[in-house]
Amino acid sequence: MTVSPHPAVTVLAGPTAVGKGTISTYIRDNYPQVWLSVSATTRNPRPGEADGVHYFFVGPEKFGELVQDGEMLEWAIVHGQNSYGTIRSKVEEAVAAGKRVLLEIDLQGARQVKENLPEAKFVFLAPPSWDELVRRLVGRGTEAPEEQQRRLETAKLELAAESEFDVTIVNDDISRASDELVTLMGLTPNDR
Ligand SMILES: Nc1nc2c(ncn2[C@@H]2O[C@H](COP(=O)(O)OP(=O)(O)O)[C@@H](O)[C@H]2O)c(=O)[nH]1
Ligand SMILES: Nc1ncnc2c1ncn2[C@@H]1O[C@H](COP(=O)(O)OP(=O)(O)O)[C@@H](O)[C@H]1O
Repeated sequence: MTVSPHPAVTVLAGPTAVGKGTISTYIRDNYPQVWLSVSATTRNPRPGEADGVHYFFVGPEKFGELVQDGEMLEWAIVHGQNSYGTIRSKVEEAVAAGKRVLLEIDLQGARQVKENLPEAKFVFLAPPSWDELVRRLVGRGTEAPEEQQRRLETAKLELAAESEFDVTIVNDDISRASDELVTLMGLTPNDR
């Protein structure tokens, strides 16, 4: 079997606070040629987040129905709190329309996509160093110190999964790392 160098679906995962959300936002704002998957989540919208743009915000009951009905390509409870999942039909429609699809999901989800869609490309987003990852997590200031410690423990496990991925991109600089990702997807960054 020949594997296409640029599969339709690319999965971006990496440890907490490495900058997955930041890179996704950068790509949403600068590369309209990338079809960024919008996940369903049970968490509440933050200020500035719009339903259907950043996430589909659903209640736990609706989320459970989507899982039960086999509508999720993958799903996971992230950081032991809320459920997040990729709606299969939306991805399939985008692929059928010839789009280059990007899924920004956690490691548990990436592993499920590998089971369900092995032809996808798996990209690991890595920090320049452990110390820089800690700086980003603490600097973001969105978690209390206890939760930060918990996430750093998880981050060690997540970093150990790098070898499961096809390629690593180091998030040293947001625009450089985003250009590298878009190029890997078979798109031209200059198109932005
Ligand atoms: N498995 C899975 N993880 C997701 C999905 N969407 C987002 N995530 C992950 O959920 C985590 C939390 O995302 P978010 O609530 O936006 O918060 P933040 O990353 O802490 O700012 C991140 O690690 C995302 O990669 C999804 O559809 N499936
Ligand atoms: N290339 C980078 N250089 C410096 N800081 C970054 C970079 N990418 C992201 N950050 C910062 O690191 C923190 C964590 O990024 P975030 O996107 O929330 O991570 P994740 O979604 O992976 O948990 C944020 O404060 C963000 O501004």
